[in-house]
Amino acid sequence: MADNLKFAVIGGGSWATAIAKMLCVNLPEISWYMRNDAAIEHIKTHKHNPNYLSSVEFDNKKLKLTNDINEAVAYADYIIFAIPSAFLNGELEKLTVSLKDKVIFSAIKGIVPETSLIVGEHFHYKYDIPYYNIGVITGPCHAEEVALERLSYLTIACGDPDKACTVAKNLSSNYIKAKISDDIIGTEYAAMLKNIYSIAAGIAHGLGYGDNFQSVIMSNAIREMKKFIKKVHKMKRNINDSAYLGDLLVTGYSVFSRNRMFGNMIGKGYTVQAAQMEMSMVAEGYYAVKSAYKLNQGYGAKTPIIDAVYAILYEGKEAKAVFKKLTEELD
Ligand SMILES: NC(=O)c1ccc[n+]([C@@H]2O[C@H](COP(=O)([O-])OP(=O)(O)OC[C@H]3O[C@@H](n4cnc5c(N)ncnc54)[C@H](O)[C@@H]3O)[C@@H](O)[C@H]2O)c1
Repeated sequence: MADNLKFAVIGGGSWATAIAKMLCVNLPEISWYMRNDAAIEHIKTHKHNPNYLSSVEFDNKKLKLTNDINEAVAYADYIIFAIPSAFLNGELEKLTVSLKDKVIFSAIKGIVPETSLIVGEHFHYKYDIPYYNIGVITGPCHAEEVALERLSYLTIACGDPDKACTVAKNLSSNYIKAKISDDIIGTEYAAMLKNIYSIAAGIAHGLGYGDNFQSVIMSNAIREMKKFIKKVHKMKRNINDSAYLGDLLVTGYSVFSRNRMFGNMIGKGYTVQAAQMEMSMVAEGYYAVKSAYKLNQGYGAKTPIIDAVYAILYEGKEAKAVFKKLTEELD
């Protein structure tokens, strides 16, 4: 494993801030790109991101902050993307520096709306990055708990195990345990699908279903996820591992999950537009369900929860009636 590898973090939100914090434990310097000039100036002066995880204090000597994505990409050997999937394509269109020979890790959970691809596939097909230079960082892990240094587990997947180990080593600390996986496709699909199941959990809550039914949704969701991922990429995997089941549970049960919050509003009768306006951003599962539903037309896996969420969000079906039918299909 080569020493002195350089890392860049792309994004100025909560997860990017958490990743920058984790890397700074192990590295003498990182490049950190964010769009917001005021946030950059604030971090330089006050050592804290003013907008996200503002309790985290940075050692400024370690940060090469920039509002130019090209500067960050040119600097780094390893680039970690941590912006919401809805904005990834727009950010990548600013690139004039080549991604060739760069190792790209996605910490993003979702579908790129413009291409309907998961992030690894987007880099592979649109930017011609070979899979041995693409990796995924997945949870179960909330940025807020990283800020508090509460023990958290990460799974780092890459086609090249040495690169997975490099990233795992540089993210690890006394509060972060990072294990590696070779299931680069499955872990990314799991991260995308769990957002849909989290919307389903939210809709159920908004409709007035309780914890008993929530546990039925979650146990059906993990079986549905297993069937779906098996169709997309068949390999030996334990769906009960933290990267799949753990990530599903932390999102499905968390009151902080944006996808669950979005579902909750839909269950309470908000329109999609009204829920989006109230949250002032789009929950990633909203895009994910459209792609997952369409993909599954070809795969034919039995996915009643995905079908129900799709029917409500994209076919204008009434949530109450769709969930009544769903309750007959779950066990
Ligand atoms: N927050 C977490 O705990 C967590 C954990 C694991 C994975 N993730 C994933 O990380 C990704 C980022 O999530 P987050 O929680 O950091 O989001 P966030 O809401 O905290 O941050 C939003 C980020 O998007 C940027 N942004 C907003 N509008 C933009 C635009 N038009 N163009 C470009 N950038 C724009 C903001 O500057 C900011 O950097 C998501 O895919 C999420 O699923 C988050």
